[in-house]
Order: sequence, then structure tokens, then C-alpha cells
Amino acid sequence: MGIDLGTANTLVYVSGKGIVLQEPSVVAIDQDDKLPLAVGEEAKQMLGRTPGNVVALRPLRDGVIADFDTAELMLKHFIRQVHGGRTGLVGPRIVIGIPSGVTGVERRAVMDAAIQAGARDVRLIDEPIAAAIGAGLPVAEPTGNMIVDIGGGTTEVAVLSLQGIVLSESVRVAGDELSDSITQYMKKVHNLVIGERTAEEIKIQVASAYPTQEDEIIMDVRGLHLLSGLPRTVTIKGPEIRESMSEPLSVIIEAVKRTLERTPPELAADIIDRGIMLAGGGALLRGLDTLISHETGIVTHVAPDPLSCVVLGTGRVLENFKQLERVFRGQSRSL
Ligand SMILES: Nc1ncnc2c1ncn2[C@@H]1O[C@H](COP(=O)(O)OP(=O)(O)OP(=O)(O)O)[C@@H](O)[C@H]1O
Repeated sequence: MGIDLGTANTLVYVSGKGIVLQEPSVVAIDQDDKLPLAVGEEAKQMLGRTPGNVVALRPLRDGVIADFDTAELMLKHFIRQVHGGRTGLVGPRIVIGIPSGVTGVERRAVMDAAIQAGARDVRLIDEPIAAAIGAGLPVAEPTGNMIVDIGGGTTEVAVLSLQGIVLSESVRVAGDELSDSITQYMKKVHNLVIGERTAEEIKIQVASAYPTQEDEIIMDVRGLHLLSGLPRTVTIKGPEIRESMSEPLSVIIEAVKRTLERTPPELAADIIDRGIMLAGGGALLRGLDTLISHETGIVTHVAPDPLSCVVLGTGRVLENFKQLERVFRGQSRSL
């Protein structure tokens, strides 16, 4: 079983079957008895809409585990959902892709949670390596490959060669930060208070990082008007939203440039030939590939299925375990 334990989404891959689960990393908890009320998509629908005794939580924030107990609960829930009921069978080997900012203590805790959920053998893999493998980059070859994985909480920029990270940089600015900029803009300019889910919808429907043919698309946004205190609809356009995201976008661009500047010349030459590969849900932002290409002068591609790259990478490692065993950071746990 391969798992992408992401800030925004958790995906599970089962060897021989493919991706069997794709759910938001959200848990709704009943405060009265501290028991989970819903996990995944159902819990995401509850974000910002819960009554007093229920909280909908995202246990991972900014690429780190913000609420360990809830993260553990969520991980166990998903593993059991996929593997569940098959008691008596040998527990699965699990490869988990986690943000590289996760601390040693958290790494061990993630492995323990997986063991408790029934795993026989747990390996952790850094998200950039898994994303690169999932995007189809030839990470085992002695060539330089650059991957930029823009998730919910973190953007990880890495140069890889021979199954290892040669150099990398991680910034805590990614999809969530882009959505937050939109929320702030709507409040400041349109006096409209919107929730986390509405900001994400705006980002997906009308936002772009670079002028595109879809700049004319408009969207009606509903929220609470600050001055009247009443619900109101405001019509917005793509270019104003692009402008509102300029700060987080420049943080991402600077991280890519800094990594390129530190890349050894032979590997830099390979990257010029092969281009930069974008993965993670943030790679789906319209025009982001064009912006990065424009800013760095290097051709930039978006992976075929950016949201699934990490979990597909964990799956490929599982299915080619002997050939790709060197990708693990030396941390494993077995029963
Ligand atoms: N079409 C889209 N346009 C822009 N952003 C998108 C689109 N689809 C998804 N996203 C954003 O992608 C992010 C989630 O990406 P992903 O699932 O790769 O993150 P993650 O792996 O959970 O996070 P992390 O890597 O930080 O742990 C969210 O911020 C989401 O809003």
C-alpha cells in the first residue's frame, strides 16, 4: 500500500489495483465525546459549517503535523478503510510519502500509527522523490532532474539524481497561501468575508498566474458584506485575482531560482535540456508553468496527473521495491 499523507489530500495506492482512495485530509470531531464524526470529503463539507460541539480539523498544516492525535486517527481510518475487515491476513507493507519538513519525532510517530493500523512494514519517502517518480522522471539515472511539488502547505523544490536528493528547498507557501491571499483581497477590496472553501473555488475557477485566454472569465462570489453585515454577491474577474496572489507566487518563484543558482553545473545543464517538472495540486493553477518558464528561462512542464504524482510514486516504489530501495531515508519499521 502506498500513501500520500498530504496537507490538503490523502491518497492511497494498492499494489496491482492503482489509486483506491483520494480524500481531503480533514477530520470532524464531536467535542462532547472526542470521537470522529466524519473523515475525508464528508468532513471537508463541514469546514466552517459546524455547530458548537463539532470541530472540523485539518491535522496537517504548512507541511507539518499540526495535530498529531487527529493525524494518527485519520491515517488509521484510511488504512483500515482500504485494508479493513481482512483480519487474519498478513498486514501490508506501507510506503508513506510525507513532507520533508516533518521532524524525526513526527516521522517515527507516523510509522507507529501505520503499524498500529495493521502495517507489517513501513517505509517513509520524501515527497519530492515520490513526486518525481510518479511524474515519470528517470530518477535512477545519473542525470539531473528538477521537480517542483506545489502542495497545499508546502512547495518543495528538489534536484534529483541517482535516486537521491542532490539539493532541495522547502517553503511554507503553496496552494493554501494562494487561497489565503484571495480571502484577504476579497475582504480588503470588496469588503466581502468569504470562507476557506469559497477562496479555493475562486482559485480553481478564475485565478491564473500569468495572463491566459481565460482572463475574461467572471465569477459571482457569495459572502458576508463587512459594512452591511448581510450576505452579498460580488462579481470578480481573473486579472484582479492574479494580482492578489503576486506575493505568494513570488515566494515560489524565488525558491525555484535559488535552487537553480545552487545546482552544480553538470546537473544544471541536464535541467536546461529536460526542463522543470511541476507536480502537486498547485501545479494546476492556470499559467503557473508559463510564469516559471518566463522567470527562469527554462521550459516548464506540468506532470500528467499532478495531484496523484506522490501516491503514484509510492506505488511505483512498492512495485519495484528492490530496484528503488535506495530512495528511503533509512527509516523503516517492521513488526
Ligand atoms: N485546479 C486547481 N487550480 C489551482 N489549485 C488547485 C487546483 N486543484 C487543486 N489545487 C490546490 O492544490 C492544493 C492541494 O494539492 P495537493 O493535494 O498536491 O497537496 P498535498 O499533497 O495535500 O499538500 P502538501 O504537499 O503540502 O502536503 C490545494 O491548495 C488546492 O487548492
